[in-house]
Amino acid sequence: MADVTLRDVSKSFGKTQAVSDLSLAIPNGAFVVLLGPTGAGKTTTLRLISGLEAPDRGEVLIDGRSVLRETPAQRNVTMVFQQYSLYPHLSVRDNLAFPLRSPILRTPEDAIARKVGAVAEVLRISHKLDNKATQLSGGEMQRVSIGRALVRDPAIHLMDEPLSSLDARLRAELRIELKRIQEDLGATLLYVTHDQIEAMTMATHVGVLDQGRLVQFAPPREIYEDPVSLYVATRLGLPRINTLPADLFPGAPSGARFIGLRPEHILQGTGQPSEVIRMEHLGDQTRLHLRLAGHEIVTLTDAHSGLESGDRILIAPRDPLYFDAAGRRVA
Ligand SMILES: Nc1ncnc2c1ncn2[C@@H]1O[C@H](COP(=O)(O)OP(=O)(O)OP(=O)(O)O)[C@@H](O)[C@H]1O
Repeated sequence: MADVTLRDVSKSFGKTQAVSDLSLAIPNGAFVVLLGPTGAGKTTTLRLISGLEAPDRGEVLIDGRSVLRETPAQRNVTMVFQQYSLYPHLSVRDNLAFPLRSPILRTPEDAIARKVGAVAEVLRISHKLDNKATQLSGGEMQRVSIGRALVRDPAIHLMDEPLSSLDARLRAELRIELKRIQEDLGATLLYVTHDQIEAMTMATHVGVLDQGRLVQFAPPREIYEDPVSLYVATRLGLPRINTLPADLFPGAPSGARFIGLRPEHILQGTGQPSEVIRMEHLGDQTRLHLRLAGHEIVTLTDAHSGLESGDRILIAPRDPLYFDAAGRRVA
């Protein structure tokens, strides 16, 4: 495992600037999650590190060594994609062993067997080792593709939404396993996801990309609690942060145009009168949709609160975030 650094990296495709002056330092053993809407440059960043793309400008370093002249194989990175790509005619065992049998690595067969056995156990696919890849469920196939990365000891694992094609239960299971494996192995990961929970629970650091630029890089709690902009604030949190005119509540600092209120940051029973629009019972949480001066606000409440649409309740901000007209954080 290694640390990986991007220094002022830019990459465009025709007129599209996919990555723009991007500097990013991924410490050894870190689990870095890249967040950003579609087209923000996440996949391009992974491809620049792997060597599948060459930057127009800038430097890519692995353990301090410039790798721009190295092939993807020489860089010793793994990539896992959203869509698994297994060799259908090979067994699970041979699919897992495949990367270790590369002529560059020249791993002895007994070491391969040990490694494959250990990874299969961790991913709970030991009982399927002799099955053909085509005899697996989608979730099992994705486990095998993650396993093909984990059998190796690369500089960095690059993963592009590896869990997004799985159903919710399996995704939740694999998320926990992947985090545990990363901690156990001390592996370095750069991971792209649109999933809030994955970002919050797995990342040691989150990098937020906006049109190819890195706009904040920090631990996930800091991104959530102390975002530098409205754009960053809306990347994490479900339900999303409520964005309202700053003067809707008293106490806005000068220069504030918007107040950002996380759903759990709304006090009930004091403040401004609002109207209940509807309740959503989700099982583990109950969402309360309110209207205040024509603005819809989502907050959380007790499942047994007895509130009904049409009721009126008072609300006030707690720990609000303030932003200027350009969306920059002012307080
Ligand atoms: N090979 C390519 N040729 C032309 N344009 C490209 C190419 N690869 C990426 N782009 C463009 O570069 C921009 C960034 O793309 P990228 O795939 O890195 O975004 P992303 O953040 O990974 O998006 P998504 O979440 O949809 O995967 C997009 O506008 C995309 O259309």
